[in-house]
Amino acid sequence: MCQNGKSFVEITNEKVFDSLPLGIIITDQEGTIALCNKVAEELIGFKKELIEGSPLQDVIPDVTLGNGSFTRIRVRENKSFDESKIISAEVNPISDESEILGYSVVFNRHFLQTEAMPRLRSKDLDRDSDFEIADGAFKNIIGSSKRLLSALKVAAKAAKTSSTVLLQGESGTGKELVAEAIHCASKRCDGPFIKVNCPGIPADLMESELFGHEKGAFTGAIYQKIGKFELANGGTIFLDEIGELDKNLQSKLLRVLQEREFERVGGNRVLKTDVRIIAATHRNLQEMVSFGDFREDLYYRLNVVPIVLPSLRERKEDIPLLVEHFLRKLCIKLGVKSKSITKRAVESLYNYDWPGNVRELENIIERAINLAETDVIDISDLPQGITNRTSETKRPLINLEPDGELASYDDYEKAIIKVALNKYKSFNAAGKALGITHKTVAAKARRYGIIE
Ligand SMILES: Nc1ncnc2c1ncn2[C@@H]1O[C@H](COP(=O)(O)OP(=O)(O)OP(=O)(O)O)[C@@H](O)[C@H]1O
Repeated sequence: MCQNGKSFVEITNEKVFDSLPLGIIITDQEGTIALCNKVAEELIGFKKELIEGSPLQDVIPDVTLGNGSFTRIRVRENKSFDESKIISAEVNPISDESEILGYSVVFNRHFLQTEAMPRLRSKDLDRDSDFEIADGAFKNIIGSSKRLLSALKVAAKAAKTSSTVLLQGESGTGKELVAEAIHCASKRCDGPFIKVNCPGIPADLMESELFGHEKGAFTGAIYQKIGKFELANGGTIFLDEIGELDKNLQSKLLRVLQEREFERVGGNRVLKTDVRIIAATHRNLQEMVSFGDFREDLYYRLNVVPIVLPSLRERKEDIPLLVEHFLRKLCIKLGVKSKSITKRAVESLYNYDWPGNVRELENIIERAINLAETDVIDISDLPQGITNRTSETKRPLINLEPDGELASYDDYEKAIIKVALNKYKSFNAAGKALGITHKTVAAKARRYGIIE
């Protein structure tokens, strides 16, 4: 017996779990979180009341439930990802003789890796008095082109408010990166940043994913589930590819935007949420509205601060900076000696069109680091599609032969708008020739960077 009359066993049950210097999460067989101790709470940044009952994958997205499997978790330090830390979590089954009863996830405070992000060069920046993009959260967004900087300026201003932001841009242009930066530069930085990948979740599960469900709400709802809007309370929710959200859910989302309240599926309690919403899309939502595929009222609610991220082909001058950045970052990540790149290899990267934008460039640099047999990356380490392009004679974009290679729809549209504007010199005349309004011509010309 201890002095206060409690047995040692009672103290163990109540306190030891929380006082261990390790982060521990215990799940059931399905991976639903049953217990979470204090260190785990601190490291992952969620209160245990919020995550107990949620699938482990909602909290640690890349986790695999396995025997001794390791997962890397990114832990945000201070107010930016400038010094984001990676820790490792080990997942092990908890079993009695014959069956798995659940899983333990154990992680410690020892950081495996610090990912220091190189600074945007301040000499490249054109600064406004209240605009300090080189500081804090935006530091890991690389580029000094006018187009990128003007988009980041709006993002930095938006970070000072709680307004809803709509990020538009092709896939791989950095929409998620900018969303994270806005969150990290905002007052909500200490709160959670929750991402929802709209097309990645089947339509019939989406409502419970967003708003949660009560136990027994539908067949298979054996636990209460906390939805992403509840998890994001006090922080930011990032709705990626919002254009893919089905019409029924568009109405429910509109209610959250207007009233900041919702109900769990199968529940009748109205829950309030305090979240900043950042939505992103590679689609033209305005056009979707005109076709009746996206609710107009929701579009206006989302489009409070619109930010268009330029494609990489519209800011090719950033390619050398990005190449340098990825070489440094990826050599560290892959644990190889630092490598450089020849001028002609950079030139061929410059001449390529980058349909996959920065993501494609990052992948190509990673591939080249893996393939290069020396410390210097050259043209031979780049994919043929990129190096061929350099010497290729200009071929017509529209090749409607059955075996002809097709370009993306956006490429065709851009080419058509460009030809029409060159020929007719006015939005009105170009619009008449193409059978669209002068406003559409102007919007598309701006979107494709044909005009400022
Ligand atoms: N300006 C940038 N500086 C450094 N890295 C960048 C930049 N833009 C994008 N990246 C990197 O490119 C990859 C793709 O970026 P991200 O996922 O943010 O793009 P996205 O527009 O959200 O793409 P998708 O629409 O396909 O989800 C990420 O690894 C990101 O870190």
